[in-house]
Amino acid sequence: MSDVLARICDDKRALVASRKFARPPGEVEAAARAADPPRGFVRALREAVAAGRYGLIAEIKKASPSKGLIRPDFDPPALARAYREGGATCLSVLTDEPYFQGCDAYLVAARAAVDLPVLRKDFMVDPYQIAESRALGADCILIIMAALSDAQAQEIEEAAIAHRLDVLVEVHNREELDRALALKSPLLGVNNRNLKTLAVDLATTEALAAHVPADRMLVAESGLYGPADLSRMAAVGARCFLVGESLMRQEDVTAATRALLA
Ligand SMILES: O=P(O)(O)OC[C@@H](O)[C@@H](O)c1c[nH]c2ccccc12
Repeated sequence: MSDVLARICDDKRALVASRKFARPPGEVEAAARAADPPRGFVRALREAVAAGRYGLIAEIKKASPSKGLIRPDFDPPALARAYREGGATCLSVLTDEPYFQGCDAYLVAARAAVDLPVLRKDFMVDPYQIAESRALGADCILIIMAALSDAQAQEIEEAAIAHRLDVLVEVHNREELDRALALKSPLLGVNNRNLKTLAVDLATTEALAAHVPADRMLVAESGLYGPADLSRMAAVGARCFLVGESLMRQEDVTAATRALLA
């Protein structure tokens, strides 16, 4: 079986090397310090949950390795506004180009269109990408435990903290969860999609939820298609959700987001 995640991360390391050459780390660090201040990503989710609502991270995603092209008419600022209108708490924007047809400019444009905090959804393999994310305006970055050693995850998290970025730490099994708990971030995502095989199973969150300590915020990720799926995840304690494809496929994204949260 070909490991999709390993392939994506190999390509990402090559891309980062060329970006570092084109734009040296010192320059990116300076741009990060000059960027618009971070909007509290974790804070927004906490406030939604404290108010008795679900925290919804709504994803702007044009295509994916498992589904191919998801949304042909792709207008990130319009989608950002539609998500906000529909009641999303935060946005997630894919910036990976080769596998998700994303790009950095989509994040910049989506964030400029609304006041919501934004997650840069990409594959972080090098602290350089953290400064780069902040320079783009990102408010949160993703750490995928399956892609990193403990030392790499820690190094990337420290870079994020130094740049005042929040971190969504993503796991898919018990071993990754235990490793994730050595990190500082309060935001813990359980991806129902296995990034090595791309298979989706909501039982993943059900199996791991009980092992997430009370001081972490559980985010159920991927494969959520309607209110019944959210209820199923809520039954094991999830109050925050990361949803992409099912909303991206709807013509009226505002109505679909409202319906999902109803
Ligand atoms: O489109 P879905 O099935 O609603 O999933 C959204 C999000 O969870 C998914 O895009 C995702 C979760 N973790 C990732 C890591 C990399 C790329 C993508 C992802």
